[in-house]
Amino acid sequence: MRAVEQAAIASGRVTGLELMERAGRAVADVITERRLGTSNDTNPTARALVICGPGNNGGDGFVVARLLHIRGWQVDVFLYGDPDTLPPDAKVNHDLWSVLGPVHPLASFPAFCEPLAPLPFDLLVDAAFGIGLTRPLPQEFRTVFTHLSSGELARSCVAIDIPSGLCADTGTVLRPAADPAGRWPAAEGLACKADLTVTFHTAKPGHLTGDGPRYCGTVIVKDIGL
Ligand SMILES: NC(=O)C1=CN([C@@H]2O[C@H](COP(=O)(O)OP(=O)(O)OC[C@H]3O[C@@H](n4cnc5c(N)ncnc54)[C@H](OP(=O)(O)O)[C@@H]3O)[C@@H](O)[C@H]2O)[C@@H](O)CC1
Ligand SMILES: [K+]
Repeated sequence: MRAVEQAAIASGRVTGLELMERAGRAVADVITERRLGTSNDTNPTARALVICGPGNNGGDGFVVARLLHIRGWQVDVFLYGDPDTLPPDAKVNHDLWSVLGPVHPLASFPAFCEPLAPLPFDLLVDAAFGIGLTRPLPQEFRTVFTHLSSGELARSCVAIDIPSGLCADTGTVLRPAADPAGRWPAAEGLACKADLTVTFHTAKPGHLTGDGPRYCGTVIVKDIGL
């Protein structure tokens, strides 16, 4: 995917920023077309929680947040990482979102959740990590993804590109390693359990193998003109 994206950008046919906009729009369109999270017509102000990470997957998340807001959703955005070190295209979309609403640090999520009623969100958008995940999810994600798994957080969940926590190459939920001397076992892995995953250009091995099928839900492949 990186080679295909780089070739498209290097050819001058499209910019990385345009690809990010197409990716985010593809996800927002699936949400709208499938009426994700909005189970009936009496819920005109659906509420979405968008969890963004420190790379371009997070950038896609800021695009989705902006488009859902424009389409009438109430949107809360949390970021894992420092806004000032986002890659350039993700930073542009962070800044565009910031005109519309706040970006909360993910570390403040448990406190933010505390006064909320059960099932506070209609939809969770997982934009934490995509194909760039290189190690197990940080502990900051534990509250959000365990509340999601227990059904207390959101009616529905859509993952952008791949559920965060899954290795896109193998479909394995990345787990902290066991102690080589056998003093402690590998900790349980943490990943986002999605109802639907929107990926781009082609399915990745991780959607189809290992833990992938249990975490991805329905996989939708969207053409972004690569
Ligand atoms: N390129 C394009 O044109 C397009 C790309 N698109 C989108 O971009 C996604 C790929 O983006 P990406 O390459 O930036 O990777 P992404 O998954 O966002 O994360 C990388 C960041 O996470 C960090 N990190 C990793 N693991 C970590 C951990 N456990 N805990 C903490 N940090 C961790 C890692 O840091 P590092 O490993 O360097 O320390 C780095 O900062 C792709 O899936 C698709 O959604 C679309 O917009 C279409 C156009
Ligand atoms: K994701």
